[in-house]
Formats: sequence, structure tokens, C-alpha cells
Amino acid sequence: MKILVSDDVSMKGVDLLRENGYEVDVKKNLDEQGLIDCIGEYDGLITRSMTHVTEKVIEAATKLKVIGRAGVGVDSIDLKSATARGIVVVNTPTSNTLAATEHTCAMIMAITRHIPQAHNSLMAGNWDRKTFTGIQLQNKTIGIIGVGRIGSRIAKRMQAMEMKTIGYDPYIPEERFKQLGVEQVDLDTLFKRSDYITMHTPLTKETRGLIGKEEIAKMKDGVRVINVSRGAVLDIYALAEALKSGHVAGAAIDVFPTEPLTKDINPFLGMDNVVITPHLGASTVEAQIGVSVDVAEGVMEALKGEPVATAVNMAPVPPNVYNVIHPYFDLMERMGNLAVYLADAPMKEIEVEYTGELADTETRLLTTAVLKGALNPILQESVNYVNAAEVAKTRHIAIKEINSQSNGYFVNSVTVRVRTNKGEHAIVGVLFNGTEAKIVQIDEYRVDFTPEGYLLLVPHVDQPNMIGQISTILGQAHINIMGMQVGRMTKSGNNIMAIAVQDDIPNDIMVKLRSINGILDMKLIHCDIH
Ligand SMILES: NC(=O)c1ccc[n+]([C@@H]2O[C@H](COP(=O)([O-])OP(=O)(O)OC[C@H]3O[C@@H](n4cnc5c(N)ncnc54)[C@H](O)[C@@H]3O)[C@@H](O)[C@H]2O)c1
Ligand SMILES: O=C(O)[C@H](O)COP(=O)(O)O
Repeated sequence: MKILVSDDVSMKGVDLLRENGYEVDVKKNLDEQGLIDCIGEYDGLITRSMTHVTEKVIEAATKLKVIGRAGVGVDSIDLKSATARGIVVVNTPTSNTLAATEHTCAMIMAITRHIPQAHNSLMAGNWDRKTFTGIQLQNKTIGIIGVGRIGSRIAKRMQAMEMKTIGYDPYIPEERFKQLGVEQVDLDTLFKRSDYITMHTPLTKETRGLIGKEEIAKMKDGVRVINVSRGAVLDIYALAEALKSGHVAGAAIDVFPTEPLTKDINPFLGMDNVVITPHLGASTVEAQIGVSVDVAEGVMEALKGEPVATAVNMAPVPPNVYNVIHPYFDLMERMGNLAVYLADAPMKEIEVEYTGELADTETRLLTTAVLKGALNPILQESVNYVNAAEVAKTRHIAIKEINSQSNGYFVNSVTVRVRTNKGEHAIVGVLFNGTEAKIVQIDEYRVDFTPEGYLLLVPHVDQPNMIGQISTILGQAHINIMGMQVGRMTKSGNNIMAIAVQDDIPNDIMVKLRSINGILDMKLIHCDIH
């Protein structure tokens, strides 16, 4: 598989991909057309904020399965188009948190003590101690907009400087504010009371243009404004005006509405109460190694068809949930495979029942794995964790989840029921030793087989020589039997044979097998996932 790296990314991640057998091309500074011209040959794309993955790029990306963002912000990627095409988008939400936090702290210090300006003055041969008098942080109030990963860490660090921390974030609970020692306020109060205002929200519909001329006017005279989040959250032209008028005493800006910020659009040129950096928040050696290794791992998982904990266009899964459900993905997908082969007519409903430890956890992603396994064998398009639920919906297949407290024969088991106009089939699966996928029941038959490769499922009357006749026909056709298991239906006395064969069975052989007296049904299933 081929992966394109289109931005400056640490070689640690690139090496990891190559060590794992992926072919990696590094092509930097491609514009939209450049990307469109080459993206068709790649299965994966790894970017940073300088690459804009637009709708047109995604249209041209006919083989693309995953976009990996070596960083947090995914506003440079057209998520809607990627999701519609079933392309997984993964990011690295935590690896550059500290780097961005520390850069914010450095920016706060820089505008408080005029460090860059004093440095430049001294380098120019001046010894000027008066112009660069600063202020103290102690007892000042810092208003944090967006108290997430970075915002909360800024709070902790600024509390160490003995600042009062107040915050606005409508999406985190009061308890979290209390836990962080940040006073929860509304936005207007934050504007009114803060000596420093720092932004740490993602760029969303709601935060685009969050701080403009009107909001700046509500801020305290002499306020200092810091933005290390996303450029479009703040109107830098309104800010520049407020800096000129003196209403805002200082500003430190790392991110801009248009990047790169060129001279012709830079409103801060010649101003001495501003510190600007070219989007350096994540630029530490440690963070860059972290994001590149994390993104490489996420991309590899996605290319293997596995769900990725850091995918941004799938339901998010907290790590504690992920650890419980992760071992089951393979089993679930294989059960989906079995379900579609067992269905005797178009599927109308798929019901998944969880018992044991799974009944107490978030199982949506596991149900998605069943859908992926059930839909992939019958559709031309590739069905994955991103688009499986949507594809099921467009095919009018209802999805039902049951978390059952009543344990059956097995402590932790999953039952998949597939319903059609003709009836229902049920498959029960477990993880043997916590890792090995096993099917333990099909409809009323108790069985015990591993769902992989070609499987012949044969319900039959319990009478002598059934195994003999089937093995003879398969043997004569040079079809190798790799395993066989006979399960019994307790009520009727009928049996089921689950035969693992090495290859596909040609139609004429299937016809011969079906003609054996006593065979009730016969299904050749190809358990093939990813
Ligand atoms: N400059 C850089 O190099 C750099 C580096 C890393 C991250 N970032 C950016 O920093 C920002 C924060 O990253 P993070 O990892 O802390 O993200 P996060 O998701 O952990 O935190 C964002 C917080 O913003 C809050 N929020 C969302 N909408 C809001 C609104 N309308 N008003 C107030 N709060 C709102 C969320 O509830 C959340 O708590 C992102 O934009 C990210 O892209 C920049
Ligand atoms: O969102 C991010 O992770 C930061 O803004 C860093 O962006 P970068 O990877 O382009 O430096």
C-alpha cells in the first residue's frame, strides 16, 4: 500500500510505516492541483495544517482509505466529503498538547516582559531599559476560552504564577471547572474581568469569528490577547485596530486566518506591542516525534480495516471502553460475514445482543463491526467503520442493540440475529481465552468452530454415512478439508456439520453435495474480513 506524506513530519513515523512494509512518498508544498494530480495512487495521506484536503482532492482520491493528521486541528480537511466517501480521518489529539501549552505560556511571558522587542533593541546596539518595563502576572486575571486539553493546562500553569483563572466553555461540566480551580463565567463576564484573554477552542461553525470588533470592545482597557488555537477564531484586523488605539495593550498570535501570513495581509507590521510566531505551537522535537509516530500507527490500523481510537469521523471511544471492546472486533466482523450468508433473503434487520462485560459498556462500534462484516461481501463499495451505519441505512436495514444482563451458557457472549422476510437466523460467538474468535451456536445447533476462510455449513438428518459421503465428494474434487465439526440440535435430533475447506467449492460440486439424501440445507460461507 502507498502512503503520501504531504507536510513536514518527523521521519520517525515515516520510518515506522516503511518498516511495516508500506511504500511512503514524501512530497511537500503541493498546492491543490498538485495534490489532485497525484493523490489517485495513494491509499493513505498524512498531513499537517499546511495541506488543505479539499472536496476536489477527495474526489480525485479514488484509492484513499485514510487521512492522518499529524496534529489536532482537522479544519484543513473536508471531513464531510471524507466521511461520505468512507475515508477514515485520524488525528493525534494528545501528542502536541504540551507543546502548544508551553508555547502559549512563552507567548504570555513574551508580551508581558517585551522580550522580543528588548532583544531586537539590544541587537540593534541600544541599551534601553525604560521602554521595556513590563507588568507582573501575580494577582492578574486570565480568561480562558475553551477549557479542554490545552486550556486546562494553561490554567494549571498560570495558577502557579498566582494568577486568578476564569474560564468559558459551554461544553464542560461545572465539576470540571471546580476540579481545575477555574471560575466558570459567561463570555461577557470573561471579557469584562480579564487582564489576559487566551483562546483554546477548535475551529467550528460556532467559534469561527468568535472574537471580533464588538467582542474586543467589551474587553477591559489594557487587556492582553493571546491566540494559539485557530486563526479564524479571532479577527486579527479588528485586533490590530484595538492595539493601535491602545484599548488592547498587547497581543501574542501564533495562528492566522490565512496561512502563511504574508506581508501584504499582515496587519501587525511595524507594531511594537505584538508578538507573532508562524504557527509554532506544536513545533517541539518531542511533539513532532509524538504526532508522527501516533499518526503512523493510526494510519496503519485504518489501512488494516481496524477501528482507530483517534478517528475523528467515527463515534469517539474513550480509552477504557476501547480496551474492553478491542479484542472483539474480529469476532464481530466474522459474525457479520456469517449472518449475511445465512440470510435467505435481503436483510431487513440485524440485532446484536451483548451479555457479560460487554453489556455494561458502549458497544456501538462493535455493532458497526457486524455491519461491516455483513455488508462488505454483498456490495461493490468498500464498507468500513466510517460509513457502515450510513450504508445500512440507505439499504433500509434496521439495526438493534440489546445489552442483556441475563447470562446464558457463556459469561461473555454476543448473539447476532439477522432477520429477513423469510425468517431469522441467530449466531452466538465468544472469545476463547480472551482472544480467539469461536462460534458456539448457529440457530438451534450447538457448534464450536473458528469463523475463518471457506466454511461449509450443512444441517443434516442424524443418520449413518453423512460425513463419509460429503468427504468422498470433496476428496474426489481435490478439495482439502482443513477441519470438521459436527454440532447437534438437541430438540429435533438433527445435526450440523461445519467443514473448513481450503478453497472455494465449484458450483457443480455444490450441486452434487446438495443431492445427498438427508441434507437439509447447505451454505458455503467465505469468512473474509478487512
Ligand atoms: N498553535 C498550534 O500549533 C496548536 C497546537 C495544538 C492545538 N492547537 C489548537 O488548539 C485548540 C485547542 O486544542 P485542544 O487539544 O485543547 O482541544 P480540546 O478539544 O481538548 O479543547 C477544546 C475545548 O474548546 C471547547 N469549546 C468548543 N466550542 C467552544 C465554544 N464555542 N466556546 C468555548 N469553548 C468551546 C470544548 O468544549 C473543549 O473543551 C484547537 O483549535 C487546536 O487545533 C493549536
Ligand atoms: O492543530 C494542531 O495540531 C496544531 O495547530 C499544529 O499544527 P501543525 O501540525 O501544522 O504545526
